[in-house]
Amino acid sequence: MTDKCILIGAPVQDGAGRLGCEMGPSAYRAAGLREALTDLGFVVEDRGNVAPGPACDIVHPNVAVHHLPEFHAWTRSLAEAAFQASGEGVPIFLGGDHSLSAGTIAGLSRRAKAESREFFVLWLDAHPDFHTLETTTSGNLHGTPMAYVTGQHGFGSFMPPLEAPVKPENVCMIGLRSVDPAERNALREAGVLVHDMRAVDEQGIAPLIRRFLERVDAADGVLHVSLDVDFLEPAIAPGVGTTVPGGATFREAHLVMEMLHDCGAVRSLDLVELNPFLDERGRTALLMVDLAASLMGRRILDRPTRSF
Ligand SMILES: NC(=[NH2+])NCCC[C@H](N)C(=O)O
Ligand SMILES: [Mn+2]
Ligand SMILES: [Mn+2]
Repeated sequence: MTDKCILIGAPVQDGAGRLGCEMGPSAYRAAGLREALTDLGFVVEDRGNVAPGPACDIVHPNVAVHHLPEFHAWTRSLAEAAFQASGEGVPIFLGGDHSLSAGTIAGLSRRAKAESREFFVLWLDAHPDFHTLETTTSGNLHGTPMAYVTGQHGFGSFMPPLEAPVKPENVCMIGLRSVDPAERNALREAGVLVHDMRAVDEQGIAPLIRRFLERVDAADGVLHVSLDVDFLEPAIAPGVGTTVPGGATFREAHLVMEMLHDCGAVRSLDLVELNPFLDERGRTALLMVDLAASLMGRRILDRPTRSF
């Protein structure tokens, strides 16, 4: 990893079913993200918040779909911001609902391709967000970014073209416990590596992560981590609009972050779905900052590096 972290606010909320994620970037700043990274020895540059690109008129025949022009506009500007920043340091995207990952991952994957590196995504979420514009029934576009970035059917004429679609087999999802029927089929057909909470319960989270990191390592790949607040157990992370009981515990979440740091392959991070309006005195924002710090190298005792 480089010694520079680049904070990029992505105050996107149109992809969610309720308002509030727009306040996410401010909450991370108030919770001390910059200070936590500075304490770890990083040079931190806060680039402020990204603005959406110019709006265009697009209408999809699925009448449930809402805010598609905004999704398009955010995806364009975030892809550009991600491509630029990933050439200069480790970008950390402060969300914003999960639709922002359509842009960040598109740009990061383009960067990896430009550097001839194999690109991997670790998706930590209660949901796979693998709907297409046709299959979503809620119409909330934060349920679609993973289908878009892996080049699933039907986005072509409605969304910016992808320069470097992500290989579905290079995506690992952990923490799933709310998967819609259409997503279940699509995930299987696409060949995404998925681990639901039952797998975590039966096998433990460390072996699941370790197996994936070994693949990333064998390919000398670069890894992007997309962390949705609802990956976590709602009792410890109430500040999110789509809580699902039975999420990752405090210890499991920190262990994943520590293992990610030790693997040395993480180049970028999305912190998504924080809704400060639903939070309790900032505790979810503070937990997300602590998890980001663990991923960036905060640890309890000294350990040898690259020991996943
Ligand atoms: N990023 C999220 N919180 N996604 C939740 C998606 C929930 C549901 N699958 C939907 O499409 O509406
Ligand atoms: Mn999500
Ligand atoms: Mn989710």
